[in-house]
Amino acid sequence: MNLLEVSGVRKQEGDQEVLKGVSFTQKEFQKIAIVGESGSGKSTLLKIIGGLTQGDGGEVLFENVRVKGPLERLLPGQPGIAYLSQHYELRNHYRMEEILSYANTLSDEEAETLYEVCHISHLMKRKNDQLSGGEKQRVALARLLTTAPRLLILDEPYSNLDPIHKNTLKKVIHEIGKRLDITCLMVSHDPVDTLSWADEIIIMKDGQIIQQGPPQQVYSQPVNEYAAALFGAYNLIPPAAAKDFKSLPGINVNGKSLYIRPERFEITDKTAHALKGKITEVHFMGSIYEIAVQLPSSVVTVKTGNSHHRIGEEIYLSLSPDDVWYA
Ligand SMILES: Nc1ncnc2c1ncn2[C@@H]1O[C@H](COP(=O)(O)OP(=O)(O)OP(=O)(O)O)[C@@H](O)[C@H]1O
Repeated sequence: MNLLEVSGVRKQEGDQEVLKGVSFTQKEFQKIAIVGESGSGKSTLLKIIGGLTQGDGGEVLFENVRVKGPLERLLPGQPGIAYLSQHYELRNHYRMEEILSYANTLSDEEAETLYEVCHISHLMKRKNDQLSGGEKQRVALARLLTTAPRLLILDEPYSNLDPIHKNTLKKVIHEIGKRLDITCLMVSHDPVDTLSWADEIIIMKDGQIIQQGPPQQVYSQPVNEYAAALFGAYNLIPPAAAKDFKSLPGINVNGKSLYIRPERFEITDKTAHALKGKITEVHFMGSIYEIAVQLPSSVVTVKTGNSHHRIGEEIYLSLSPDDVWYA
């Protein structure tokens, strides 16, 4: 069953068309992430879905009922949809247990589970000014969830969090879907964060969806360079240099550029089908090393876990045809 049906949603801000007819559907419990460069319209889309911004065209159906915009309701917001904004606020001078009891519709047992999932059980007696930013955000999230929504919209939940709070929140968001039967729709401007979480990723550019698919697909078969760049480093081999790759079985060198993720290269023994190159740079990146390899007409970046490579060393690279995309 589709929980959400977004059809042809448009939005105009002044003379800018912020959303140019966006359509997608979300099934119950399907985890969807929306990614794209700043200003591509992600937040505006989420707000229209949540009934917090009035669209100028198209329609959003939530559980088969049309979502009304703020001009059509006394209190903005669609019942059953919770929206965690980047700019959440908690009331000052109240203990967290008071803030959380305010809109609570859950049983004591359900509330306990929710606080445990959100990692806030130990914060109940504290006041706003006794919490870190990450803790405040988890309380704000739990407060939204006490209203027992069926759809949770998360707008850039990881921005402004240090790595430790970010990891805690990632676990929380993972658990929300698993233990609380809530469907999640997330926007993130660090798309890499969404790869391990989402069932489906929607890529937006200039108010339009340019690609939609499972994480593996959007990562390894991006529709263009913009989509490729969102998910991290890639090698772009221009047509003139693509002849370096002719010896590799299954690689088509037909006047197009080749794109290859750095971790897709395999460092191998010398064979007839391997590319010979020379290492010109070695960089330690923490969990991996990034090395630059000079081929006859191009330089490629290769990621490897091997710490023994040295500048000047000759190496051989192999590649599967599935690891190359063309544009
Ligand atoms: N209330 C508004 N008035 C005028 N322009 C707006 C308004 N809200 C959004 N915009 C414009 O609409 C475009 C899309 O904004 P939106 O916040 O939806 O993008 P985004 O993809 O979420 O960006 P970011 O990742 O930076 O949050 C931007 O160019 C923005 O300046």
